[in-house]
Amino acid sequence: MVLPPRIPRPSHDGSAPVRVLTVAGSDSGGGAGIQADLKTMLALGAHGMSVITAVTAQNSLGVQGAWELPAEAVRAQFRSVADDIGVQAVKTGMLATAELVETVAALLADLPAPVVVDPVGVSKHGDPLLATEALDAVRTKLLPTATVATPNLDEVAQLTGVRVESENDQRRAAGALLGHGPRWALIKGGHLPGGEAVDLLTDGTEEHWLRAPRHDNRHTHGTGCTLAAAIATYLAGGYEVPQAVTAAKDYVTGAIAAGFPLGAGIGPVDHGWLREGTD
Ligand SMILES: Nc1ncnc2c1ncn2[C@@H]1O[C@H](COP(=O)(O)OP(=O)(O)O)[C@@H](O)[C@H]1O
Ligand SMILES: Cc1ncc(COP(=O)(O)OP(=O)(O)O)c(N)n1
Repeated sequence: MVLPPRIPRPSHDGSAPVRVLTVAGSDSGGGAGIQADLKTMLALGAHGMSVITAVTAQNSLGVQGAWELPAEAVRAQFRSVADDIGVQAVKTGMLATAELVETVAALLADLPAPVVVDPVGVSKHGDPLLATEALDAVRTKLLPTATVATPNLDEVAQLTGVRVESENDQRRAAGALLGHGPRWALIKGGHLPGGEAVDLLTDGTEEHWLRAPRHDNRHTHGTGCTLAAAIATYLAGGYEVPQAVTAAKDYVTGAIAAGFPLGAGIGPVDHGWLREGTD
């Protein structure tokens, strides 16, 4: 297992830690969403902050209910942290509705910090986390704010119409996604068959193929959230995009290898694997 780097922590000399913000939904089961993001940020050495967009009743079997917050509550949370504490990178996840997508995109457009957009559409169990009517706002408002956009295969098909079944399709999907304005596209191949989990990162000029052994572990709840939150954390720590994504891939690969059963269904990845691996 490749051990990803940790962001250096302040040494109690009065300096502030690296600060990362997640704008996402709450997963009551603790494996995905806000909870996954904050655990990832802590594991990698950063101070995590949250803007909650929606609350889900969720466990290892699926999503039993979802309630979005008013746009005003999302704006207020964002201003509270951005105007006082300061944000060095942002990750967006579940945004639920077109109104919240537009609200968040407007807030990000004025923020001088890198943005990782995980265009969350449905959960692993097939539960919808984004209204279909919101797809257009994701394309036209949210993707242009992204430093990196990180769709899985279903999400990139919904956003671009490109169905991915091969590495060559990943390249075509990335090109189509870049047409909507993110600086980099990361097309995650987690749902492709094969002995490796292969993701393509490209800005249209450089191509980075990120390959990791596929772990035969059904406890993979939260993989996409964890990867995107780790990328944001490394960007906040000053890494360039290819280095941030490579380190984040190493972190999520270790977390998937250590994923554990909880409840009767799909358990979470282990956000704490790095600490245990190096203590
Ligand atoms: N079984 C697995 N073994 C190793 N890596 C995986 C596995 N499943 C997914 N990944 C990786 O996890 C990350 C998240 O991808 P994916 O699961 O496709 O996202 P999402 O949760 O959005 O569907 C990607 O880097 C992908 O390659
Ligand atoms: C509240 C919330 N946000 C996002 C997701 C999807 O998370 P993801 O990391 O893609 O993991 P899976 O659900 O696919 O396992 C979620 N479930 N809940």
